[in-house]
Amino acid sequence: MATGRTHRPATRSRGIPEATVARLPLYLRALTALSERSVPTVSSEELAAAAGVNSAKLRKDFSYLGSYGTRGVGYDVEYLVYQISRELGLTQDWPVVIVGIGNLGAALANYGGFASRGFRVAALIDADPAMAGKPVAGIPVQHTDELETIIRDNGVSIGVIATPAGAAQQVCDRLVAAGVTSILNFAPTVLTVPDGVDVRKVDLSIELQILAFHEQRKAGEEAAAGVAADRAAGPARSAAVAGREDSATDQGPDGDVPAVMPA
Ligand SMILES: NC(=O)c1ccc[n+]([C@@H]2O[C@H](COP(=O)([O-])OP(=O)(O)OC[C@H]3O[C@@H](n4cnc5c(N)ncnc54)[C@H](O)[C@@H]3O)[C@@H](O)[C@H]2O)c1
Repeated sequence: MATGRTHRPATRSRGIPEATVARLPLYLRALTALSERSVPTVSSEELAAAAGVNSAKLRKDFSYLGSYGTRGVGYDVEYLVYQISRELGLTQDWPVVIVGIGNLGAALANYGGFASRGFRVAALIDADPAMAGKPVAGIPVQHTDELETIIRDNGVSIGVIATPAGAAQQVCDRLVAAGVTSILNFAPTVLTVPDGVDVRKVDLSIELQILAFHEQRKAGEEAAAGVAADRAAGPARSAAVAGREDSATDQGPDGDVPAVMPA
């Protein structure tokens, strides 16, 4: 689900393109599902379909890892899980802190998917003194006064920001000054960070807006296809359709009002 950009060149120093890095978690998710079903090998086509990626792209991506599979057999699932996990840095434990323990921060703290992927929630931090000491997902919330000490003592390099937008930059600055070099930002604001700090932004409303754009386009295409089919059906039908198109209500056959009318 994660969207956004890291402040990095398109190709990482080890020669793996950023677009390939962005697809590695998709392969890993599909491979983990196969591994859980004890599937020993998988073809590039099967894995590409499971990951929702084109198979030629998958083979190219895996060539960056030095993984070419065996003709007629495919890829060894367990080995590929290991290779991708190693490439993504998931063979080590990553302590993360979540700052801003409101609705979203608490939901993130309760999400079991972090720990199972090697991300341990080391601390939950909030500015509200009334929350200090209260357990969320079994972890007592700590006050922002302790932020620097928490980061240092736990060797935290990844911070998650779930504060209101107005507080996010200041929280980000404190995290970075304390040694955090990767930030996952849920607040709807653009963060400014120094070189060497990666920021990824998650914004579900942006995802919904992109879906709305596609929905609108699909509706337009369907309506246009309907008109083209009507025209192809002959002059009498076209006249009937023209009458309908000119109607004041612009209603569809079921009495609904299409969001996008054909041009
Ligand atoms: N990215 C997404 O898809 C998405 C979805 C939902 C919410 N959000 C955003 O996430 C943020 C949190 O939303 P919410 O519904 O949990 O809000 P919320 O009001 O329930 O929680 C915000 C928490 O942040 C704390 N806080 C405020 N200033 C702080 C600071 N300086 N340091 C530490 N903690 C501080 C507050 O005490 C509160 O507990 C908002 O910015 C919201 O817009 C993003």
